[in-house]
Amino acid sequence: MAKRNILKVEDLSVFFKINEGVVRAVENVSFELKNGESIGLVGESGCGKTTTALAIMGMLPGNGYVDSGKIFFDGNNIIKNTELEWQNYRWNKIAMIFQGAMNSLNPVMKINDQIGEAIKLHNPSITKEKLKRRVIELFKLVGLDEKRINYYPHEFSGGMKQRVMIAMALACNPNLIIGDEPTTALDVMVQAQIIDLINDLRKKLNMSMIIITHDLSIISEMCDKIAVMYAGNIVEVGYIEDIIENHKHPYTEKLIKAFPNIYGDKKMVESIPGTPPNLLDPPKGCRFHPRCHKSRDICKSFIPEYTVFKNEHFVACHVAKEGNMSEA
Ligand SMILES: Nc1ncnc2c1ncn2[C@@H]1O[C@H](COP(=O)(O)OP(=O)(O)OP(=O)(O)O)[C@@H](O)[C@H]1O
Repeated sequence: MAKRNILKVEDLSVFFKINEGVVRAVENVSFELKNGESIGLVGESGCGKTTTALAIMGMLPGNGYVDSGKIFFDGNNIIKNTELEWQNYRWNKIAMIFQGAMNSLNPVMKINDQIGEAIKLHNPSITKEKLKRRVIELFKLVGLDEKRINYYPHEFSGGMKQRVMIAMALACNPNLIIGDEPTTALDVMVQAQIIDLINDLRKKLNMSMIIITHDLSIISEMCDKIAVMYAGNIVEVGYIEDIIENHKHPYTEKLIKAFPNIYGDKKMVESIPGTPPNLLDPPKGCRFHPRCHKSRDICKSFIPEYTVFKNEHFVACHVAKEGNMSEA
């Protein structure tokens, strides 16, 4: 049976007002996620990954706003949510593990009380007995020893604290979890354990997931799909094997060459010349054209539309489109 979409982001544009003008942080972003699937948002710092996630959570900062577009969660356009609807939906349906959140655990509060608070927030009438049982259940789920339930955060290692953050995100049984750099700041061995844990939980709980990272190798271990973002746009999106082995966008090509471990052989890492544009005044046409080694005149003036390659593989690039037409 075909899986249904849990999330569909359609032409989403999110801007920020600042004194100097309007930051076009996310523009015309579209992607879909099926039930139980995992997608990685990847791209350089400032390309709009976290902003996309915050829009899906209904948690944009005060100067941020959705300029246009739709976000369907389970078929409902949540952009139109009232504050009360957001409250019922956030954490219950979609939860987020924030970047560096493990460092924000309250140092003078025991871990079980902190997880308990996350549960009580959405279930205030829960009995003490049920609350205790649920905390223990969550502890076990994320591989923590229940004997340590009364410990304080300083008695936990970085990896254990990140497990606590995952337990808190799972507290209300969400259908979708967003992890913003969920393994950054952990050493490589612990990073691998957390990746294994998240992968296991996803299968066990049939959860959908969005992983935000700079690191393509993490995405290849955790995700079914990749959305490559550049300067507020998704330039290429598709299933992982299509993107890694058959990418079409020059930016994806450069990004993959910056991560040699994707191929496993000893290739030199190549940096991408230039820097991403200022989103107060992004370049006309394709935003990547000033840095693109394949750029043509058309790229300077016209925004590329998505070309559909096979199997939900979409690419926004004039040059890739021409190549596709000449192959047809
Ligand atoms: N509150 C804000 N006010 C103004 N501009 C903002 C605000 N938040 C983010 N931005 C800008 O929006 C753009 C996208 O930022 P965002 O944090 O979404 O990028 P990112 O890809 O998640 O970056 P990183 O990988 O560094 O976390 C950037 O140009 C950033 O400076």
